[in-house]
Amino acid sequence: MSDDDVILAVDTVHATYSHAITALHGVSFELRRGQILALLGANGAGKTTTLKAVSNLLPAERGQVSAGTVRYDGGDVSRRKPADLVRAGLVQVLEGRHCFKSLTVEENLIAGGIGRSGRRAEINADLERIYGYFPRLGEKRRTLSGLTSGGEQQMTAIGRALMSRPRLLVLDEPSMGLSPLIVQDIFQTLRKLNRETGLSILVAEQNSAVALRYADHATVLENGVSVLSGAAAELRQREDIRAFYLGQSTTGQQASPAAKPAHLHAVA
Ligand SMILES: Nc1ncnc2c1ncn2[C@@H]1O[C@H](COP(=O)(O)OP(=O)(O)OP(=O)(O)O)[C@@H](O)[C@H]1O
Repeated sequence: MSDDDVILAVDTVHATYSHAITALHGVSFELRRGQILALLGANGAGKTTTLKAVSNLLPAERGQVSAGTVRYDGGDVSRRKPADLVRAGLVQVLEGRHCFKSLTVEENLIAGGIGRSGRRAEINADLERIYGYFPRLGEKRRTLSGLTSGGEQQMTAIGRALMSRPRLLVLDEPSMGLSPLIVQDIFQTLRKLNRETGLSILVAEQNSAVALRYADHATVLENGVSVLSGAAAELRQREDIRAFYLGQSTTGQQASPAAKPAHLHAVA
């Protein structure tokens, strides 16, 4: 794969909080332009920390990348402020669908466009484009976000990120606390955006079943280390891998297998 094909390269990243707690000790993966990569793993495996390393948001939480590199579009992200990364097209939707609850859905979306240059007509065109992808937001555009459902708030948070016209969209557990139908709706829309606009997407998910259905590739984290990377379609079919790393059997039940399966691709 040539470097030009890779929009994001995470290489042997180690990260700590308060110089004391090691959250990551060897996370590596590459995301190719125009693809969706799912970052999978159990609670506390290091997914959120990895995403914050990608967007250079760790220093804001007394965290730091202590070794390894993250390169976005070939450049080291640790040298750029998070706001510069947003302007360069790397936009993150944080865990927990942060919306301004006392603003309307549309005002929340417009807030996402602040800071970028753009005339009102251009902003209106972007709003319409987002309502095209998320019709429910169009219907609720005048409703206060605090009065919309969890799914609509997640859509608003994604829509707000889209107002910055990202080239790489980073999402932290978009499925959290939402019903299966809404989760499917959101992932279908992400897939559509990816296919129609070439948007690259990095999505951290505990819900590996849905993430593997919509992603091109997946990387599995275990205790702060990337232990496995492979094509999502391949991972989906490997019941041993799903059971061992993701706690799932093909029936979706929790499973506790005895033996560690052979790796698809060893990483790091
Ligand atoms: N701000 C912080 N300060 C100190 N330790 C932290 C902080 N944030 C996370 N950690 C620790 O880093 C490790 C990785 O956590 P992280 O949130 O990245 O995992 P995760 O896979 O995203 O889990 P979850 O699905 O629960 O969000 C955990 O041991 C966690 O306790």
